[in-house]
Amino acid sequence: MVDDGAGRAAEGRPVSASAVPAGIGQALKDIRLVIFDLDGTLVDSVPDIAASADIMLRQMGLPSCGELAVRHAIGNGIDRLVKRLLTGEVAGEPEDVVFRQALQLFDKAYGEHLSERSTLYPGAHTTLGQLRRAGLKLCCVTNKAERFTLPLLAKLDICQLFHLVLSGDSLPRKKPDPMPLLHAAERLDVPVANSLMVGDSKHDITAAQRAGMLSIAVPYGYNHGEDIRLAEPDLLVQNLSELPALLGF
Ligand SMILES: O=C(O)COP(=O)(O)O
Ligand SMILES: [Mg+2]
Repeated sequence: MVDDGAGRAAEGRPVSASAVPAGIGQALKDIRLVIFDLDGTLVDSVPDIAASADIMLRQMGLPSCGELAVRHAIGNGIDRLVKRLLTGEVAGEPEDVVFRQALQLFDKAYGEHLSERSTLYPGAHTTLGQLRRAGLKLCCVTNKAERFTLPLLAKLDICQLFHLVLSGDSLPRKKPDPMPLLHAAERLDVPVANSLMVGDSKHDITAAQRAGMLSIAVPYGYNHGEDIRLAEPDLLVQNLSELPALLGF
């Protein structure tokens, strides 16, 4: 995390892209690896996840949950999402046999409805292309399970833009643990100090802070209904298309 004493650290709050503190501005110009979160940052995946959740809940004889509940439940991977939907609690633990059945039903439904209504956010495709052409290393680090991540990236035609894709089950630990971010930097041979995490959730920002990486947040995604600024990202952008200029391109 860059701590220049002029912006986030001194004020105790993040700054908007229109007022980038000098220290952060310079650090951004030295970035060589950009790690993107997927759900809520690059792609609005809630419509398909919510539809699949409703199919699962109906088959389990439970009431449907609706898109808002799903928006708030996303962020810690598929297993936790299903557990939250079954129990209505953030850290709820349903009976194992019930969970296993629900997970199987959700998997089938989401596998069949993975990319019917999921769309890239404005600026996502263009920005990835611009950064790639500028010579930056690009990585996607998501808590989504790999069996869904790879087909979704392919369907959205952005898979080929990443040098590396790490899903929630690719490594022993996922965000907010820094492990996937540190793994990406090491695999792509870029120092942590030259790496940046871009995400919509406190788990992305916390993972970056624990890894010692700079973080940029977007406010439009899924963060359990909380204001992402509370996670203290180094910077907030309204649209991914602001990134190339911030990175000096
Ligand atoms: O699957 C989730 O819970 C969240 O996925 P994300 O890490 O791409 O936001
Ligand atoms: Mg996300």
